[in-house]
Amino acid sequence: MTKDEILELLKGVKHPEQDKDIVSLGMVENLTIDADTGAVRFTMKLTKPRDPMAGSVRRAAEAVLREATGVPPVIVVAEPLPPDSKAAKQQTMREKSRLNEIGQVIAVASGKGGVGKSTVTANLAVALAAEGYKVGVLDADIYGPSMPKMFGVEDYKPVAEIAEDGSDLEYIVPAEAYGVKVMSIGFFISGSDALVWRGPMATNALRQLLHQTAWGELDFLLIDLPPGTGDLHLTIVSELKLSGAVIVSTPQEVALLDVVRGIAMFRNEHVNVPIRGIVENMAWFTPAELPDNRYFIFGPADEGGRVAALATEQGVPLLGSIPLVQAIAEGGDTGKPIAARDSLTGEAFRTVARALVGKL
Ligand SMILES: Nc1ncnc2c1ncn2[C@@H]1O[C@H](COP(=O)(O)OP(=O)(O)OP(=O)(O)O)[C@@H](O)[C@H]1O
Repeated sequence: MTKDEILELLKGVKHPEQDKDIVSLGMVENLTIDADTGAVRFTMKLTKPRDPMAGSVRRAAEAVLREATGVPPVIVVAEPLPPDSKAAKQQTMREKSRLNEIGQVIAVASGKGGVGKSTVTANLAVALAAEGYKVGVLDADIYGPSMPKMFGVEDYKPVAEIAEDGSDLEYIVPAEAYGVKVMSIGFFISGSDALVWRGPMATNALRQLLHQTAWGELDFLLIDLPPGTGDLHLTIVSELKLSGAVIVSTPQEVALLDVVRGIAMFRNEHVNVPIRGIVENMAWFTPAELPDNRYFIFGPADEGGRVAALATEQGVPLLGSIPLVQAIAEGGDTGKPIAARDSLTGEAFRTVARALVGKL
């Protein structure tokens, strides 16, 4: 029998817990066939330490191979690398080096929830892609991952691929929509699970998504952070090696207070991430039937408005102002970001994108 035929056979052996076959799970390594006896030999690499299923999966593989070849196979069970081993560290270094293919890693943050941080992230990404840049989005909002919905890729099931660089490492293939590569913690967890995540668990998962996604070459990777400025954020932003941050705020006074906190977090000596600018969202309301009217419902517009004043006070550029319009909310709900459309509002996001590029 050939190696391919053996692999085909092994695809019939499932890991019951993960509901996938052992070949797709990458558990079959160093497969050889003894030229004299025809005995198959391979290493069964476990996907997690002390896997309770290991014994039954190995026996199932043995049975299949013995039946097909007539000789008992040799299956060596290998535990995954302990996290602090030298080999594991080398693997981490190789993973890190792949991030060199990413030009700018920009976190999009907000002090307060609900100000439109995710909406701005999605549209900014689409606008940057429309400007000809290679863009990825990492949805790190563990409290409410919304990128799958905003990009219309909720049904996407992430798959793994082997790196082409000969390292034999596996990477997760991101979803792709509107020219943007999208990876979300939402592809892996259901909404209610996210809430119980504690700091280290969330940070580990995010680190893995950042390093093990097959981003390829990117000019920009935007990270949609969870709202707030707590300990979790401090850990995330100091772990992720950001090249800059963008802060989103509405002109409401309660939101502005939190912006000051957000700016202080990025400027913290342990974090030290440059703030590339503030985006004012929901700057004014414009009804669809009166496109020339502006109603400043969240704050007055005198002297350029509160967000502009705060930006000047903090020494941070204002990248642009986005109005509150129904089409933006609809775009988010239907998975069709408005920045992909040739509209006035789409242009507002493209202006923000150009301003951001100008600051880098
Ligand atoms: N400029 C806008 N015009 C109209 N609707 C908007 C605008 N910005 C955001 N929204 C809507 O407001 C709601 C909240 O937006 P979004 O989810 O982007 O906020 P967020 O700051 O990311 O929230 P959180 O971080 O708390 O999850 C969404 O329903 C979105 O469609």
